[in-house]
Amino acid sequence: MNKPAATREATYQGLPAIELTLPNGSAAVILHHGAHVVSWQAGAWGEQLYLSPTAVAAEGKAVRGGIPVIFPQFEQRGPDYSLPRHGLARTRAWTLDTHRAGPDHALASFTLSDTPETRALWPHAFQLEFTVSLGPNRLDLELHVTNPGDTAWPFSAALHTYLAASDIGQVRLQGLEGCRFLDAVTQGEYIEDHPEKRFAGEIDRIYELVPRSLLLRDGPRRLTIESETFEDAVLWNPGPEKCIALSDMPDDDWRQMLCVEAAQVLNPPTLQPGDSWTARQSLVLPD
Ligand SMILES: O=P(O)(O)OC[C@H]1O[C@@H](O)[C@H](O)[C@@H](O)[C@@H]1O
Repeated sequence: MNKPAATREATYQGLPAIELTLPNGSAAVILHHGAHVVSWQAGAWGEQLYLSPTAVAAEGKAVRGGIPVIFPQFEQRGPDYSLPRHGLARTRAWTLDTHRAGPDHALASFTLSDTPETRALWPHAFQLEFTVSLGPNRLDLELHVTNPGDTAWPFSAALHTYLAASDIGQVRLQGLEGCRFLDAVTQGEYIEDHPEKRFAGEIDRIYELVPRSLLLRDGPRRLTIESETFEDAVLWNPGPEKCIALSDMPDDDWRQMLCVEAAQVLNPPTLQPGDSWTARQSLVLPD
């Protein structure tokens, strides 16, 4: 008989983590550090996320791979330009709030609030809740942002999902045709004209107002990438030259990954005192 769905406290590189497991063999591992998903094994489909074998998980550092949570600045695009690149959530220890399993799902929820240290970087009161829910062939990620303070603040956010690729040359991505995008490599602005995108090297683009569902094909694998509230999608691969320059990624591993990030970057929302904002990304494989 298969083991029932379960949650189990574990460690990863000496840091606290939680493991979610399901009867069909699906599993996910989430670090308290960054509330960072470092692995998603989807039943018979196997590992779906890229995690660099040379990634370093430590307080104050960002893990290369998995699913970094980006808040309240994306890259160095503001709205507060003084913040560290990609903000302050991915490099901090979050609090494991809840974890539980049902017959065929398991979830864990983490929280992060402002501290004197975060207020020295960004002078605002905030509460983040990040919930990871594992289903037999899906992973649902929800980011809930609250402003508990008495002044409004603008923010950006993203789930910087590193998807594993059998080989980047085999990957196709459908759903972006007709969307405007900003290309950080050429600094240009364009409209996507490919119904099915292919990848050959470096890409760093923010697509605006994307459809709620994209489809990634990689050989027989069909991964649906759904999003809610997040208006943008970021595609990122460092390509061969920039990958060599990354100290926490093997030189050739750009071939093994593609970031398809659910993001709110081009139109940063402003959160009024007492208000909340909730956004989701779901990764879904066929049964
Ligand atoms: O090296 P980092 O800080 O994790 O960032 C990785 C990449 O993240 C992407 O989201 C950005 O669009 C890229 O410009 C950036 O290089």
